[in-house]
Amino acid sequence: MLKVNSLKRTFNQDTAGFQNINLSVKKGEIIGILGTSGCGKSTLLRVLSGLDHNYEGTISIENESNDQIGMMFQEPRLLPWLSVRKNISFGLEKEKRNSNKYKTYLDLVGLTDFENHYPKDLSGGMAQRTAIARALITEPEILLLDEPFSALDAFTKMQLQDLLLSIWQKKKTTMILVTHDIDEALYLCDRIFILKGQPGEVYSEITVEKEKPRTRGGGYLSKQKAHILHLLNVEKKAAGEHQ
Ligand SMILES: Nc1ncnc2c1ncn2[C@@H]1O[C@H](COP(=O)(O)OP(=O)(O)OP(=O)(O)O)[C@@H](O)[C@H]1O
Repeated sequence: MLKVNSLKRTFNQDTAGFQNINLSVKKGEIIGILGTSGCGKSTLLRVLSGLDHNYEGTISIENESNDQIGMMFQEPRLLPWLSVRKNISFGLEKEKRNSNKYKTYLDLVGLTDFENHYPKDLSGGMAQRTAIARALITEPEILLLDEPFSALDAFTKMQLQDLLLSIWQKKKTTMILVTHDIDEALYLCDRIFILKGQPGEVYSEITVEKEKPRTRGGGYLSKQKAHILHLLNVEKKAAGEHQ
């Protein structure tokens, strides 16, 4: 459903960004993009979302149209002067904003009792729930998520990962999730692409065979985590520091 060939986006005479990216994403898959800081993950999502057109290579999306893509960021980016209900409806085209469609999505993210609250009265988790509903109300084919839970505390983060999973189970939305968090990638994703370098390139692709929902910290995920840490050279660096 999404195919990316030889994708490249660099800045200032070939510094940073990413290059040589080839991806093929199937309908309903959750794909993880994992990598160290500065390897071009956010830049890749910006290009895939259509926010940045200055790239080389090709991107082809089935039913090609940018309203088929939803995007969610690390911070909820809500409009402070609009209620939860209006922030969610804001995802829709102007003429559709007065419909009752928001109710389905309010319910989906568990905020039915908060529709008239304003962003200043929401916890971080509730604000991100609102952002999830706003991103999904257009029923995008692909949801792009740029570290959506990284600013949340550990418990809220796990709750929202479970919420995302339950939404995926109901809607089977294709998702591409950029994250620093190996546990998050292993808990949610079907395949994980590890990016390395500056400009970033795909260093490795990991298929997570376990059916979802998965057991956090279970034997299979722990083994995969050790493997990913090894690929990212994290163990070596940590050991080196103690020498
Ligand atoms: N508009 C821009 N102009 C110049 N350089 C940029 C621009 N956007 C990003 N970069 C550079 O591209 C590199 C990749 O940035 P990007 O934010 O995509 O990385 P990232 O992997 O998402 O990092 P992090 O995990 O820290 O968010 C960085 O070195 C950054 O400075």
